[in-house]
Amino acid sequence: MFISLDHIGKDFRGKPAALDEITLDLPSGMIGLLGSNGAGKTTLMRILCGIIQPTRGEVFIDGHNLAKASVRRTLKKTLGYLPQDIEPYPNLTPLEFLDYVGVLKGIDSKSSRRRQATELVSVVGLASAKDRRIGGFSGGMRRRVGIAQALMGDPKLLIVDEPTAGLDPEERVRFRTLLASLGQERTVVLSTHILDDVAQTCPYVFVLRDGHLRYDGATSGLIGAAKGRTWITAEQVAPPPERTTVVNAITTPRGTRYRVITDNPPAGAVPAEPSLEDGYMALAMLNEGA
Ligand SMILES: Nc1ncnc2c1ncn2[C@@H]1O[C@H](COP(=O)(O)OP(=O)(O)OP(=O)(O)O)[C@@H](O)[C@H]1O
Repeated sequence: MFISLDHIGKDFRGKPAALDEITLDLPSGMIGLLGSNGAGKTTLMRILCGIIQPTRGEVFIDGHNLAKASVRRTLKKTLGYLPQDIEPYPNLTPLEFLDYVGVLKGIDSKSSRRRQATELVSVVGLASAKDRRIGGFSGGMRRRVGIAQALMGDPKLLIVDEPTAGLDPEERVRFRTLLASLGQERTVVLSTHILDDVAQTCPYVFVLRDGHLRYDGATSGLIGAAKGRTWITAEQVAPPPERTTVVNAITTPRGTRYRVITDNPPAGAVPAEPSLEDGYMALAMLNEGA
């Protein structure tokens, strides 16, 4: 599936543009979507899903303009969306809930819905709980029901908003492994604040900031933004040195070591191999002209 955004803008009344001049071609596979709170990620995902319309610009899915209602109707069948705040009905079992979602997605045959639902509870690791009520599930299990509902109809495009927020580390790793396997056969847009999830699963990433596109390209390229700029200060330095962006601080009995992004390393600092978090912070620093 080929997705192209052409000069997308979105205004909400009385506010600065939530999105402005977003022009982007999405490759297939796993794509990370990063950005601070209010950057416009959810707005962009809702536009991609055809839930809301952009104020300016156009979205093309396989060359078809999403502004047309007929294209949005077709998209609904090939799209899976896992919103941030999904709460599957607590009184239903996963199979019942997936059957209901199948009806909403226009899968008319009951046997086809049943077959897909049964397959999907297995894919997301809920086979042994398929006849239990969702109300008794843990947060991680509910997320898995959420991803299963997004996969009803075998969508070619899967859009997931903060899917691992609030999960314990083990469940998070399981969940992102599941997403990565899904990304082998389809386009998956993963919006998250957890940079490690993107670093581990997404070869491609784009970054929004205040509604503007600040980066799109290889994840390794974003990490590269911090190359030669990532330093670990000597232990005695406190407070953090000036003209640096602090990524983290480790305090020991002898003092604090800061991991910083800077073009002017303080005396005694040693260079460090950058991570995606460093690249993301370096991009923010470059954008601010720090
Ligand atoms: N329905 C709406 N009505 C008015 N303003 C909105 C609406 N939806 C989003 N906005 C505004 O658009 C901007 C972008 O919001 P959006 O939810 O897309 O950001 P986000 O990157 O998803 O943030 P977060 O990481 O906090 O979820 C914000 O200023 C927000 O207040």
